[in-house]
Amino acid sequence: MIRLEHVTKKYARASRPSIEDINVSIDKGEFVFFIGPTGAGKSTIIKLLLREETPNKGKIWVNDKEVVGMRSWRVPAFRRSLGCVFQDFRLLPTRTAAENVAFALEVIGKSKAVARRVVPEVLELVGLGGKEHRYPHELSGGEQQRVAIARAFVNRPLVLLADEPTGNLDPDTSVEIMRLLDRINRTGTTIVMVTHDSNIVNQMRRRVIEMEGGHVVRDQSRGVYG
Ligand SMILES: Nc1ncnc2c1ncn2[C@@H]1O[C@H](COP(=O)(O)OP(=O)(O)OP(=O)(O)O)[C@@H](O)[C@H]1O
Repeated sequence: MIRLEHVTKKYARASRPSIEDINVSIDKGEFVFFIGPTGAGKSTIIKLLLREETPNKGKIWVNDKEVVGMRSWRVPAFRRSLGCVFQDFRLLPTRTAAENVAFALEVIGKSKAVARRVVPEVLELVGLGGKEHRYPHELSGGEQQRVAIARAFVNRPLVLLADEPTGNLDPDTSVEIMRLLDRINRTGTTIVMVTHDSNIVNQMRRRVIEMEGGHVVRDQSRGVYG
């Protein structure tokens, strides 16, 4: 499902590679945490998987597509086929919860009729039934992240990438968000999540890939934060 083969990335203005000779393979339906100290290269991996950055060396497959050599005109459609969730939610501030989710359907050409049917379903699924017409500033951080997850999941992506999705949330809200991601994972969606949250990693007991200085230093199934 996801594969990095001998991947090295050195940013143009950096003195050394942010990640070096990374080899990782993730199967369909896995839930994988990337952990490690700040600057270890975790977010760089997410950016490479999204093809926001390209590596200097190596090959990367996501959804069985090789993304390094992908033609640039194919990249927007490729990105839309993935679900993405970030620490800062990234909702459209002038659109309601329902409109934010509907937007993800609009950009892949789904009709308004489909949106009318699917958007309430997915907002209900994330526990936001009744708050469809609130704007992001009228929702708590946890609720905003639920909208972001609904938006990421509405197209039923095979892969969901999450870069510190609980980074701005309190511990209880973080647990709720993790329950939601766990449910999504159980539908068969592969989830790759970057986190600094040791409690979450220890509670979930899923695969843990630990990075340090651009290298994988541990890859453990049913791992703990360490
Ligand atoms: N655009 C860039 N240009 C130059 N260097 C960069 C760039 N983006 C990241 N880096 C460097 O690459 C290294 C890895 O960064 P990355 O953001 O992947 O780390 P991280 O493990 O996600 O850290 P954090 O936990 O703080 O988010 C760092 O040394 C960082 O300074």
